[in-house]
Amino acid sequence: MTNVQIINKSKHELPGYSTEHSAGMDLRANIDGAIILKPLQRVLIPTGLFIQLPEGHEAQIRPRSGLAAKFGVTVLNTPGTIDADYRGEIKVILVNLSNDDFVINDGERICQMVIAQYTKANLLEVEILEDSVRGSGGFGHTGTN
Ligand SMILES: O=c1ccn([C@H]2C[C@H](O)[C@@H](COP(=O)(O)OP(=O)(O)OP(=O)(O)O)O2)c(=O)[nH]1
Ligand SMILES: [Mg+2]
Repeated sequence: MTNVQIINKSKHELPGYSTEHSAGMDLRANIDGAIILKPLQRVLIPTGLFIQLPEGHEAQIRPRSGLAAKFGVTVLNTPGTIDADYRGEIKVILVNLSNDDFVINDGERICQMVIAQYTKANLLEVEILEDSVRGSGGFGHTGTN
């Protein structure tokens, strides 16, 4: 468990984990009424939430699989990154990849937020990299089955 300070300026309750081992907590849209998202349209949805993460942590904004599978609605920049030094409102970029309009209602759970640790890299510039079995093979080079 990691302590994360949060200011809730939304009309809704604090987000929480739905089950004991849920990795993410669902975030709700904090909007007036509803927004209609047309096919291929994207929208920046406010949450009314402001967090302060401990150093070495990020919050990832990820899609909800139910919205993706049933309605073709996903987080465009997934995983969105909330930096530890960000003090602004968490906003969510949703896109409608279906052929039908999608209605986002105030209070609807639109994405999930996963708190994660990261490490920072100290880049060491060199001339040669160590050999490996894979070498420069990638992008399907091991086959498809
Ligand atoms: O889905 C997102 C992604 C980002 N942010 C906020 C928090 C994050 O710390 C900040 C910057 O995000 P990012 O680095 O992804 O965006 P950028 O386009 O590189 O903007 P900047 O130049 O401000 O870093 O925007 C959100 O509220 N929602
Ligand atoms: Mg950035």
